[in-house]
Amino acid sequence: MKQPIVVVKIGTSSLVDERGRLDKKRLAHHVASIGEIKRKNFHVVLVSSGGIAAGFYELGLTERPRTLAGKQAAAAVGQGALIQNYRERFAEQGVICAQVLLTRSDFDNRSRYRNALQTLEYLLDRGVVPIINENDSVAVDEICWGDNDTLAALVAGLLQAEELLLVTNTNGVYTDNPQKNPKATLIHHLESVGEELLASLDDSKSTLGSGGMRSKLLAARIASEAGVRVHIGSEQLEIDWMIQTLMQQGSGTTIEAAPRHISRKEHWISRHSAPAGQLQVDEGAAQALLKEGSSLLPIGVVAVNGEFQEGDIVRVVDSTGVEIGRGMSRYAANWIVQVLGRRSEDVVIHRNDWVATPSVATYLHRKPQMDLSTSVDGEESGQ
Ligand SMILES: Nc1ncnc2c1ncn2[C@@H]1O[C@H](COP(=O)(O)OP(=O)(O)O)[C@@H](O)[C@H]1O
Ligand SMILES: N[C@@H](CCC(=O)OP(=O)(O)O)C(=O)O
Repeated sequence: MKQPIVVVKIGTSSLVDERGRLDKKRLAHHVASIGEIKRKNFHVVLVSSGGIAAGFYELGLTERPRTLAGKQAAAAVGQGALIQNYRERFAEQGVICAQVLLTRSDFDNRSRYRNALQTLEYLLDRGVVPIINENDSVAVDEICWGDNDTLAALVAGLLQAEELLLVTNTNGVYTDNPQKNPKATLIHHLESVGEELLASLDDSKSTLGSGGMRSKLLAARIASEAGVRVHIGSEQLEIDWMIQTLMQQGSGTTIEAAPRHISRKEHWISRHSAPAGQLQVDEGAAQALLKEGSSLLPIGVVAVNGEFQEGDIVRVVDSTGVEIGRGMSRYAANWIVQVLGRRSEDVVIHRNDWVATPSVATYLHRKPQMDLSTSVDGEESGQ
């Protein structure tokens, strides 16, 4: 039987001390828990934040940088230190770990995303724990996810993981930010992440975190819809929350997995790839795609936007401009422009390369979190 996969995402707030610097003791505790999970026969993929936190102090800064250049420089220094710590601690558990740095563009292109996936699967097959982080020292706004919650959810969906553990500094999702509202109560269980709950939460986060709880719930929705069960909670030095949760005894918030009904390819089409262009279709074509399971032919296409190429993912909108799905175009935009509205057997989007929208990734519309300001980061005094 295939070994179940657990994706563990550890946020900055669970890896740092009170000054925002990497806390090696906490990191060691997380690694010991992951070692225990592996001994229980799970494959583990770790998505770890903390690159910036591990680097800024060595750069001579007294606090976490706020500028893009400062963050990228801190990540360049810190990522190495972070992995060095992980390697030493994992070695004590008899586990090999591997660094995998990704940018969003690695997922936009089908062959690149397949390569990344194959590498991860190869590592897992050999018992290695891949440690993924966003490649912060090169990622800029349009190629960046901005937070590791989303990245972890996407990876969990692609690997068809069983469980996603989002480790943070709060023991779950509350009805309101518990740091601001003492009357907020813990939500133990959710069948799914509904719009109402998302709308009721604000974007507040811990001092060092990038996403906050709303981002975790958006990520949880991506994973849950892809058939992954999600748990959000807090791992303390005295509590093995990850182990307890996998043994169904953990506190925190659990979001159930939807039945796994979409393939990896559909998951990639609908969630991962930023569309390279848009096709507007008439009512007949919209009905054929949505109700009859047909492919899209040139006769149903009304307008083409963007300069996409063969194999790129495009949004498909109806005559009112509302998105009805996404698909992989078999032709480049400049060819479709010449044949649109004409009767032809050529298939523009094959039905096997098509995913209808109900909730096409909210995250794609979210703005990245990197601060583009040019102000100067705090320097260590006397330097
Ligand atoms: N409804 C809520 N329930 C729990 N935490 C919340 C809520 N709304 C906002 N938060 C904030 O989200 C923070 C955790 O997210 P974040 O700072 O991004 O952590 P991490 O670094 O672990 O990703 C909490 O410290 C809390 O301040
Ligand atoms: N990639 C960044 C962390 C980004 C991020 O998502 O942070 P967090 O919200 O603390 O999980 C880093 O390594 O510092």
